[in-house]
Amino acid sequence: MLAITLLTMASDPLVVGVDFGTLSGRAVVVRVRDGLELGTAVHDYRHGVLDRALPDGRPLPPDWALQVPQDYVDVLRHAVPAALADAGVDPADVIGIGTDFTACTMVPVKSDGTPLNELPEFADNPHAYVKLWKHHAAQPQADRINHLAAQRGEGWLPRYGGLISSEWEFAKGLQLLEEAPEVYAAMDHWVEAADWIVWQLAGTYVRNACTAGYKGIYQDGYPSADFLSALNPDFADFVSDKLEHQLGQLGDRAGGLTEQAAGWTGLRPGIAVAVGNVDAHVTAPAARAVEPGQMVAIMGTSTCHVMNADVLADVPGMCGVVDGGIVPGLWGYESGQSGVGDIFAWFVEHNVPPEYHEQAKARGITVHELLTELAAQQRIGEHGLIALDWHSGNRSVLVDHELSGVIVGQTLATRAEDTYRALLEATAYGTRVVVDSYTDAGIPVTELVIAGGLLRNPLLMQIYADVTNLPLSVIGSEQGPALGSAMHAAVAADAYADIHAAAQAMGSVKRGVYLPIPANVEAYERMFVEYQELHDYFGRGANEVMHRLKARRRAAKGE
Ligand SMILES: Nc1ncnc2c1ncn2[C@@H]1O[C@H](COP(=O)(O)OP(=O)(O)O)[C@@H](O)[C@H]1O
Ligand SMILES: O=C(CO)[C@@H](O)[C@@H](O)COP(=O)(O)O
Repeated sequence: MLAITLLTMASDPLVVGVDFGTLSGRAVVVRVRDGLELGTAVHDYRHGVLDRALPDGRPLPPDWALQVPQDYVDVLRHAVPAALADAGVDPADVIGIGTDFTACTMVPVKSDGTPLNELPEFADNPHAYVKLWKHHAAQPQADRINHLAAQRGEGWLPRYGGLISSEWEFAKGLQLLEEAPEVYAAMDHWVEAADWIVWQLAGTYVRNACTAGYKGIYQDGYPSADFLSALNPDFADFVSDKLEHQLGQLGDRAGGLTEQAAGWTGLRPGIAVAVGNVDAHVTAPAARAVEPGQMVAIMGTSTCHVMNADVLADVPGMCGVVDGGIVPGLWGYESGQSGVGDIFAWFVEHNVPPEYHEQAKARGITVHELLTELAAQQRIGEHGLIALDWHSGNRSVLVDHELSGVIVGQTLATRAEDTYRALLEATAYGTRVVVDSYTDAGIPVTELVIAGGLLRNPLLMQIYADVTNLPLSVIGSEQGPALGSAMHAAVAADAYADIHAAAQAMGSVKRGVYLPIPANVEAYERMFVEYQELHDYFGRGANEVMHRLKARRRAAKGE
């Protein structure tokens, strides 16, 4: 601690980055000149993810996922001061704060930014709460948007891989209108949480170019009122009434820190607050992966794949392509898998017999680590299983959240470690489908750069290298998104001319940490053929059983 304090003494400028994840927010204090991370702190959201019931116990339907906006403010109040204390620095040396958020995570608000769930008349209405990125209950609306857009040949559709996700702003907005018109009518703005938090910090509402582009269908303009009215006449003014607002570019200064936010965080009022950003996209510069061909996979609860290119291409099933969506001057592409770590967590929590839990506890390791250790002893294909990684639906390339998980090949001899390994592999095949979709569209992926919590699993990493036949580089920081946000704060505070310069000085990556093993590549190539067959059979209409099962589940629950 003494050495660090001496190094940062006097006026060595610092920045703070805050990453708002699915379950918690993490703050990091970073030195501007070299990206050294001096202190960090995490604050768990008090209400976590509301996927079964509202705080008052009112049950929620399946596929819902809500959050409480005050939990985000609590991160500013607790994690930022704790990170400053952990760093042992003088808060007066902090020149800027930047944030990133999960997306598309939407807050319905009044004109002053008050979330509707905070109004007494709406506290018991689920539609007044934040709809988290993994709220998947707007698939019927997404289907209608896609059908109509394809029918009318809307020019923006190819920019979204041909399909708009139920996770994005329009599908969730239409669901809000159709299921809770009174909440929709009371809402003045439909705001990305990424921008809402900046609003709390700087007192100004600026819509960031990243979420506006990827999640808000903004491509030199929004979908027309004519299109919206054909979806539902009451939706015609959705853009002009609820969505459209001043845009800010990534790394721009949204405003100065307000007195109130200075009180929450312990930072100086007036310091630069960067325009909002997304967890995946800020991570690319943090990993110095901003060149065409370098695909960053941010692997945690879900996986986001982001990559820059100097050309515009139609990549089927991508989430979107946005000019300057990751860094200025390049086309930023995004794809994703809605469930990855979430699937492993589901398996560990609901499918692993008690003796594994007991053994892990006795050895002081997690069940994930125990299962990984056992699975690592197997040869490829030894478990006799193949799985589809769709337990949270499919974001890319099928863009269908009515799809569900499958495991083929189970017998009475199947053990927990077999299924765990099959699920790890399934997510790797899912990433391979994404990588192939880019290469087939003429923008080849030459390197996979991995960031996020799943880096902690070396077996998983080797499987990804073998399944994709790509060298895996690894981000240098354990908190890539928070570091990336801090870098955007440095740009917003004018410490660097642009994010490229900040990436050079503050980002870090270790190259070629996992290399494909030729024999494994060959073995996985054969397994991948099986995966693709199942993928297309269940995902492209040959067998609609998954859709029928979801419909039956809804009917049985009386929805
Ligand atoms: N050893 C492990 N191997 C594989 N997955 C793991 C392991 N330990 C935890 N996980 C998974 O990691 C996920 C959390 O990843 P993390 O990056 O910390 O979260 P987030 O995406 O919310 O930022 C959880 O879904 C959990 O199931
Ligand atoms: O979809 C995006 C970004 O576009 C993510 O925010 C979303 O998948 C959530 O990411 P995490 O799994 O919480 O890291």
